[in-house]
Amino acid sequence: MISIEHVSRRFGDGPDAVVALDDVSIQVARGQIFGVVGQSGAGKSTLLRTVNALERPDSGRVVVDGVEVTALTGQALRTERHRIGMVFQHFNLVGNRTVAQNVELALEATGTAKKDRRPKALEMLDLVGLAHKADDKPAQLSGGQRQRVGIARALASGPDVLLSDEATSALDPETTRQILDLIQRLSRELGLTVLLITHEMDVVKRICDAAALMEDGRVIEQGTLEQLITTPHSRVAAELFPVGEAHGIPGHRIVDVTYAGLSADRPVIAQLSRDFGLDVSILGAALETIGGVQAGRTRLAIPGDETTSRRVIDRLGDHGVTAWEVDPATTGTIATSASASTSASTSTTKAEVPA
Ligand SMILES: Nc1ncnc2c1ncn2[C@@H]1O[C@H](COP(=O)(O)OP(=O)(O)OP(=O)(O)O)[C@@H](O)[C@H]1O
Repeated sequence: MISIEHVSRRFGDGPDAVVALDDVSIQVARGQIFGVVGQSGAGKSTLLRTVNALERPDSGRVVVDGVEVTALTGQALRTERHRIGMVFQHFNLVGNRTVAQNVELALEATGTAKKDRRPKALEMLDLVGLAHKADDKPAQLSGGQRQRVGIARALASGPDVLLSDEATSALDPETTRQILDLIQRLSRELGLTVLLITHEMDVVKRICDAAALMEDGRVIEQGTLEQLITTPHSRVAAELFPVGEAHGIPGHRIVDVTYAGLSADRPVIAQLSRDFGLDVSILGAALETIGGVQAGRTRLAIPGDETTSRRVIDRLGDHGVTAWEVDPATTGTIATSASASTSASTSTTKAEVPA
């Protein structure tokens, strides 16, 4: 597992100093795929680079599978880095070497005997479906194929952890999906712990088990996707499930409802209308299968006053569904973008967060 503990990193001094990381703590469980999202400059790359000690924090520590990476230097650090593979946005392949030779370079760095390098490289290329391209040069490959080579190279030293720095940002949507599916398959098959940074929520939606949102060097929110989805005003959840703006409707209260897992299958809104004799309107809805679990958000207009909406929220809570009131007068909208600068709206009445 990866344990990032109270890590801070500042660049420069005085008034021009940039606090890239401000007391960041993140735990990534073994075998988990954890996504870090945030605007450009939020600190994502700096954070990723502290995990393989390409960047040294000013304070705090990083522990990978029981080894304090931040305390290592010299040969001990080089050896530890073999347990931490890294995949890059622009692949970083050596152009005048063949595909197999690119993977062999990583094996050379780990001290693998020369005679064993090519068979091992072919094995790695087979893992990513590219053994037939072993003797091509990178320039002869598509972007997706190059990234597969990048992944084969990252896995050549048999790491327990894979760091992914915007691995799919340079790829088209279909190739992105294929590469994400490959990373997920390898994570499951090899028991790899994956820490990835991305600015695309689709990446989080497709493969992440858990995620953190960073802003100005700080972690604003984090948790498993199911926890985030059922957290009132989670900006990650709002981005995953955009349900539009919270326009005020005279005589109505606006209530957001989230579902995850079993609760998604229950007809709770129809039940609500029957129980209270209310004409509940659906203003927006978004439903997805995330990590194999059905999850979604619905924005409702409930006729009545605050007492009615509270009773509705309490009843939803009885059904194991998390709901809260949105106050359109205060903010007008829920922040629907991870890059939005205002936080999600106000007046909350939390019903229940399912276990
Ligand atoms: N070596 C450096 N020297 C000075 N400032 C730096 C350095 N590395 C990063 N920074 C600054 O630290 C902040 C965080 O940068 P970082 O690259 O970690 O953000 P990011 O979230 O990865 O952004 P992007 O998505 O654009 O890569 C930025 O303000 C950046 O300018």
